[in-house]
Formats: sequence, C-alpha cells, structure tokens
Amino acid sequence: MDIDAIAQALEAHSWCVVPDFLDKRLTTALAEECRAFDAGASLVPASTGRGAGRQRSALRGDRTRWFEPDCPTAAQADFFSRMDAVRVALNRRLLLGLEDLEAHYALYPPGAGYMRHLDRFRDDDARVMSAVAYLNGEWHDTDGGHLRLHLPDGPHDVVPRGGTLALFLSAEIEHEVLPASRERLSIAGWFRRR
Ligand SMILES: O=C(O)CCC(=O)C(=O)O
Ligand SMILES: [Fe+2]
Repeated sequence: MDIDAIAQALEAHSWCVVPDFLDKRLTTALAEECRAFDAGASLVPASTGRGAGRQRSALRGDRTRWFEPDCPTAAQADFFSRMDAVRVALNRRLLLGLEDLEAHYALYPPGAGYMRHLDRFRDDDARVMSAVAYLNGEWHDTDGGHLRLHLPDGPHDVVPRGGTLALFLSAEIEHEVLPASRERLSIAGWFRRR
C-alpha cells in the first residue's frame, strides 16, 4: 500500500491498517532498542491525563518511553522519516495541517491491556491522527493483544503483527488493547497540529 493509497483510505474511512509498513530490518532494530530500554529500566509504567490530572493508570498496563525528537537514535530517525512521508501525504490530500509527531515505545507485559478510550485530551485538541506501529515479528490470532477499533458498524480487530501500522482519527475512533498471552511491543504516535 503506497502512501497516497493510505491517505485515500483515511479520507474515506477515518482509519487504515497498513501491513508491512516497516520492513523487517527496521522493525527488528526498533524492537531490540525497546527491549534494551526495558532491560535498563528506562520504560516506565504509563500514566494518563496531563498536568495536574496526570495519574498512574488503572486503565492501561503498558510501560513506555517517549522518543526524543531532538536526539533520535538511528532506528528512531529512520522511523521518523518514514512517518514524515505519511504526514506530508496526509496534509496534501486531507489538508490536516499536521506539524509533528510525538511517539513513545510501549511494552505490554502478558495480561496487560488498555481499556476503551479516545486519544484526545479533554483540554487539548493538538492530537489529530493516531499512528501505532507494531514491533512483534510474527503474531497469531490466538496470542490475543488485538487493537480493537470501535467503528460505527461494529468492532474491528487489528492483529499487532510486526511491521503493521494502524492509523485512525484521534478524536473520532474509540479503541482498546486486548490483553495478550505474550509480550507485546509497539510504538504509539500522534500526528499533531498547533
Ligand atoms: O497499542 C495499541 O494498539 C494502541 C495503543 C493506544 O491506544 C494508546 O497508546 O493510546
Ligand atoms: Fe489509544
């Protein structure tokens, strides 16, 4: 699926799933980096909300680490440049005015999930498009860990197979992460406008 086809699908449906968006080499490099951060205890239990409303969350069980856009690792720089091509295509076709991408690694231990939610903060509409890339290698339906999108015509489950990218409008599509029977790695990102 090329980048214009992605923009076209998003224009039509507000969501899109792209298998093999990241090649195997980059997926593996990012997964290794995520695991190394976790081994060095630099992934931290995720919280929800912002500012004074920020709290360690019962809604989600992942550990995360934000990317630092000013000093990305080589794998992160590669990822950002792939994502920037998507950003430019979305702006061209959908006139979304997306300016940047914030992103974090996320590691869900077995049994962890993220309850149904929207990705937009109540007090801030900067997040426009959610983008989740999976770093898991092969994945079987029976492993669980699906991203469940709650669409107008019913739920749609996305298998978090390595290299897959899921995109959806942050303010529109409620979603949840179902618990998996094995460790589940991803990069969760948000294209933002000012
Ligand atoms: O990992 C996923 O499939 C989705 C994660 C998510 O919904 C989030 O971090 O807001
Ligand atoms: Fe989310």
